[in-house]
Amino acid sequence: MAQTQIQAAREGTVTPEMERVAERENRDPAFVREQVATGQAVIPTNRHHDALDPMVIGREFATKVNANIGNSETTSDLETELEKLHTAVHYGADTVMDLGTGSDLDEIRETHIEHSPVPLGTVPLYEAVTQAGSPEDVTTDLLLEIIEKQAKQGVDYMTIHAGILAEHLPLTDGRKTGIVSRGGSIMAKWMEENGEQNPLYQVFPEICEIFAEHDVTFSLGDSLRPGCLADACDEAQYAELDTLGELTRVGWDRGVQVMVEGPGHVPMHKVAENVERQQAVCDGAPFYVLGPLVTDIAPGYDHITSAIGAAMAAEAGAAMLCYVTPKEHLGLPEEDDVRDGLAAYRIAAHAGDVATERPGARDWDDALSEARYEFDWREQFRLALDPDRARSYHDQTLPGDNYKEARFCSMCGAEFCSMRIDQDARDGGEMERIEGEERTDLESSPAAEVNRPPVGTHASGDLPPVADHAESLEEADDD
Ligand SMILES: C[C@H]1O[C@@H](n2cnc3c(N)ncnc32)[C@H](O)[C@@H]1O
Ligand SMILES: Cc1ncc(COP(=O)(O)O)c(N)n1
Ligand code: SF4
Ligand SMILES: [Zn+2]
Repeated sequence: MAQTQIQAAREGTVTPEMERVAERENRDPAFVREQVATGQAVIPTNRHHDALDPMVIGREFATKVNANIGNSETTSDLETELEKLHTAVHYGADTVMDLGTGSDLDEIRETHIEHSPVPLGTVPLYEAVTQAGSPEDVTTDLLLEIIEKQAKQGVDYMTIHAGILAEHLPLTDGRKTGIVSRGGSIMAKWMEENGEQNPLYQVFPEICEIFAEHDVTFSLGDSLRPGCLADACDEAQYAELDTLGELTRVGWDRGVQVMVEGPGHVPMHKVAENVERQQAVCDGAPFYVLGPLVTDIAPGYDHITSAIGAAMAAEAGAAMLCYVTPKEHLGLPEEDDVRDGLAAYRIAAHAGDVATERPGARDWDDALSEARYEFDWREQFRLALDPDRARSYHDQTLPGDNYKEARFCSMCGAEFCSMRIDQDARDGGEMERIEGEERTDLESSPAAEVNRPPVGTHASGDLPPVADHAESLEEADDD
């Protein structure tokens, strides 16, 4: 049987996938191999996902961003879902999860895998419930059957809610918002109704076998993540985390790659504690967090409340950030929400990489700042995270071509532009005498070399632009 990435890595083999991610991250392939071998990083790469451009998730690599898409019972359509996949890849999602629970799940999933250059994640439990009709009627056989079917379809990683145990349920009694994880609420209901232990926990070794065969990566679901600030870091959450640590080691023992999902809703002063605890309990397995939202008061703006927590989590060592869109808690996200969520999360991931002083991360900031100080508007737009937005906001007030040479914008106007005043003062010739030294020559600084079109580019390293991916998606769409 072919080896999983972690099995190959342990034997000392550098796989083509490891070579590729080393190139994308500008790292030594031997380092990638070592990180995968010890479970500190994962390369989600199902053997059947031919369109995949491999990527790596781990705290030693650039922080990654996941976008959730998928239909629901109330809103469902193949074309809409494909558009969301397209938008997600275009705006820089490093992985995409299809969390659909509506109709045509197989067709949508197969089409996504056929077209997607980024890893696709799913929660097979959702499909099991749509087939069984209700949580308590899901059987162990059905779960394994669906997990295997999705593995054969080419799903790269799956959320498995195996960490919530019967003995954890009483710990949620005093909570303000109970169990907010969809998968968690389903497993809890199943255990209450059937009076048995979590079936996913019981057949975890069988799931490992399927995963090892197709090289599916575990994303261990956090069924008891806090759904509000009041419930953050409670006994229930941390009891489940201990089980996730145990399952991490079972997965590793069976040759399967593992990452661990995290909260949720957590106030700022407890974000680092969450990351550090997961890293300790799960022996450094990559942490994949949903935000967290740092306050509960802003429905409609939860891409912001959560991007704040996500940036802090990234700084503290989280490996991948699962975006939250402005529609969180309110409705199913649409294409525009996917774009807004991704913008917020690419900012969070990049801010995290700057804060951890990842080599090269700040070059982008420096290049944009230099273009700004030089009043090179076109370059400033080109380097912007979202070039279309930067240009259109600027051109709202000063649309003409001549304003692309202007040494001011409409914020302060020509007379009060501080950067213009500052430069004119320096150019006045008195500065050198006052300071006794020459000012920095902008042209010669290394950041001026940065050449990275932001949107349509992965968040890390020297990558093929995602614009290429988006084009290949388009071509595939036209088939
Ligand atoms: C775990 C997280 O996944 C998100 N989520 C759940 N279902 C969908 C969907 N169909 N589309 C997009 N996001 C979804 C919610 O934001 C939830 O909080
Ligand atoms: C980061 C992340 N993404 C997706 C899920 C699955 O959702 P749910 O637990 O609500 O079923 C999760 N638990 N964590
Ligand atoms: S997002 Fe909406 S449907 Fe989902 S748990 Fe919250 S209220 Fe229920
Ligand atoms: Zn929430």
